[in-house]
Amino acid sequence: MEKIAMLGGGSWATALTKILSENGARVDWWLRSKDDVQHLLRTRHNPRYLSAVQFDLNRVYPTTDLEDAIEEADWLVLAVPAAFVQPVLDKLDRDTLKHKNVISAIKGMIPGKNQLVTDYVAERFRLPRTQLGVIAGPCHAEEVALEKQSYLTIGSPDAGLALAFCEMLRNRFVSAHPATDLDGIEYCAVMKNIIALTGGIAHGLGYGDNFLAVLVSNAVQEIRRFLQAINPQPRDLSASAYLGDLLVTAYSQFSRNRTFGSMVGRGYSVKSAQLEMNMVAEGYYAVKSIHELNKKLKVSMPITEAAYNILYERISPAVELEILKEKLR
Ligand SMILES: NC(=O)C1=CN([C@@H]2O[C@H](COP(=O)(O)OP(=O)(O)OC[C@H]3O[C@@H](n4cnc5c(N)ncnc54)[C@H](O)[C@@H]3O)[C@@H](O)[C@H]2O)C=CC1
Ligand SMILES: O=C(CO)COP(=O)(O)O
Repeated sequence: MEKIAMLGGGSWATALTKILSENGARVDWWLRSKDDVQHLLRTRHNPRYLSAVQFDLNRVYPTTDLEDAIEEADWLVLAVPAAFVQPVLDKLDRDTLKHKNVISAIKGMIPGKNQLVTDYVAERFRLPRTQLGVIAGPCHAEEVALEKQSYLTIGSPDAGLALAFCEMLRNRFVSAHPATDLDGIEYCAVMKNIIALTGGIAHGLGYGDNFLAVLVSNAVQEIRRFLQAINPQPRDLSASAYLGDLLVTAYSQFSRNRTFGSMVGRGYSVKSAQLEMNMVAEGYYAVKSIHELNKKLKVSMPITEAAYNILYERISPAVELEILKEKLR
């Protein structure tokens, strides 16, 4: 039996725990909240996210004890928002993860450090990149809960590791495929959130589908330029791990980043939009990280800069979108 430690109590951790445990793995599930763990043990449901999903407690072991959750696991799956990775993992001894594979399900960067999650894990725990992977692809937790057909890509420089994790995920409604472009996939997953957020702002301001289609087309070019500058290598951005993820986030009713952006476009402050959502829009933090990384790279990134000006320089969304409008083709 595969032994997995799942870190995070949010919707993605809940969806992944469902997939992995129903496929027969043992999942030691670390959640921050004692109340949520108690609720899970009593009712077999996560009270806060995807609460219709029922877990088999012979395979799923909820706990608030991080070291306990990790101790026996062969695989660690990180599914806390990027902002909490450091506070959570820095509690662990540097050797704790020595013989474990670490898979990041996170689509965000370590704030302040502006580092990919897998780069941070490799550095902090002195792990070779062949023990690391990412879960990517267009996949909303809500649709996993409804068992709708979904596709995931596991990116890792170790093809064997990627394939092994794909096999743990595949089921009646989940297809999973391996890929080797760990960095490209991880950066793209971060950047698509910025695009969805900006698309949401435009939507909140009253721009329509015609504009969104042009924004997304320009976004593909912006992402390509950035990836070429930060991690140049041949990659097919039309693959679902890149373009598919961008499309689902930009268009889906379930998108956190689009919803957050739409609130900002309608006049909510960042704080009030965050409070109302009860979910994390990674794009808000990603804008700052990518903006800071780009100070050195100097890639042309009009969409990211528009989002940065709105969210961090407090420039009016309407004014910034007027400027962006002139730059799109
Ligand atoms: N929800 C989805 O459909 C998908 C989410 N992801 C990624 O998964 C990651 C987790 O996002 P979601 O599960 O959507 O989160 P969420 O928005 O559903 O829930 C927020 C989570 O943040 C946790 N949290 C809040 N404060 C915390 C703290 N101080 N320390 C640790 N955790 C804290 C909450 O307990 C909760 O687990 C993100 O990087 C997201 O981009 C990736 C693919 C799909
Ligand atoms: O990355 C995701 C789905 O692939 C989730 O992010 P959003 O909720 O912003 O779409």
